[in-house]
Amino acid sequence: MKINEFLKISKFEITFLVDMVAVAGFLSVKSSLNHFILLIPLLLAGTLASMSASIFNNVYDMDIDKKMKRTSSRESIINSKNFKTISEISGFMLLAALIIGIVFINVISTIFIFAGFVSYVALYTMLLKRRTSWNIVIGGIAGSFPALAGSTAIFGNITITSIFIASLVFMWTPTHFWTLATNNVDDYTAAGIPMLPSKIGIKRGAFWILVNTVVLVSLSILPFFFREIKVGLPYYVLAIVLDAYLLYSVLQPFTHNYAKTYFKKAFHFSNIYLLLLLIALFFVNVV
Ligand code: HEM
Ligand SMILES: CC(C)=CCC/C(C)=C/CC/C(C)=C/COP(=O)(O)OP(=O)(O)O
Repeated sequence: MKINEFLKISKFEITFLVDMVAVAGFLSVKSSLNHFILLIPLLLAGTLASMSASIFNNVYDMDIDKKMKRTSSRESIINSKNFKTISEISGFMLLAALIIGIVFINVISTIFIFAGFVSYVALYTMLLKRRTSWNIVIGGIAGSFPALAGSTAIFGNITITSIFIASLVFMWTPTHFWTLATNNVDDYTAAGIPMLPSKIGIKRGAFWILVNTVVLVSLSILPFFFREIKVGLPYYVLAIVLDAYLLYSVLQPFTHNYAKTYFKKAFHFSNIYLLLLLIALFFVNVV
């Protein structure tokens, strides 16, 4: 297997943003520079666990991935000939992540890393994805655990800001995914996966994307009213700008006859939205 194929099946772009969630959680805790060394094992363990979870997700979903245009190319990388070996490698990656966590970070942070793995692989992929349109709403908690893993890495305690970051990612997930899924309704229908836009149609799906985004934006401005949520000046400025553009993005389909291109643009912006908000949160104790 080539390195680019390994990065593809381990969903490296997703892992990168998941790692940024963990870093934002880590920096939400007031600490000193000598604690920053803990970022190394945190990112190593989080990356290994996230990539392992993604590989297990791809192994488990081989049957449906071949039915969807967006994922059918994965069959050339993961298939009936090599999935056992790939699963073993993925299992060792998870084991390495947990050992690194226990030895170099602490038990509570490692538990949250493992919770992220279990919620993605067992809760979302195996239990919910094929059964209910709530799959990504409940399964979205997988993306929240990295914030808690990051915030407990130093002193083992969760901060109100890390709970805020975890909640932000949780509420961001439906907007992030339903915009993508709207672009692939035929795929999910062909694969028999009950993603919301495939079940209720693109127009009603667009409405629920808007509703979720209004809730996400309302959550994102809480720090303006509750100073206990420590965010820093960059966040205050960026949140207003990014929220405005995210709302604009999810409103576009309504005024452009629900053309799929506008859902695709909203999906791509949803990743930029979260990345920039997380980077702003890195400066929580600086500005
Ligand atoms: C249950 C929750 C989630 C679901 C169902 C979901 C679903 C997806 C899907 C289907 C893709 C397209 C992948 C591809 O076509 O290769 C994607 C891309 C992506 N997701 Fe999510 N996602 C979830 C949570 C997250 C989380 C928690 C993060 C990070 C914090 C994240 C970050 C990304 C990124 C960065 C991409 C890549 C976008 C690109 O390739 O341009 N996702 N997601
Ligand atoms: C700490 C830790 C390990 C956290 C895990 C967080 C994590 C990797 C969340 C991402 C969830 C995700 C991308 C689901 C998409 O799967 P899908 O099956 O819907 O996507 P696909 O159809 O492209 O395979």
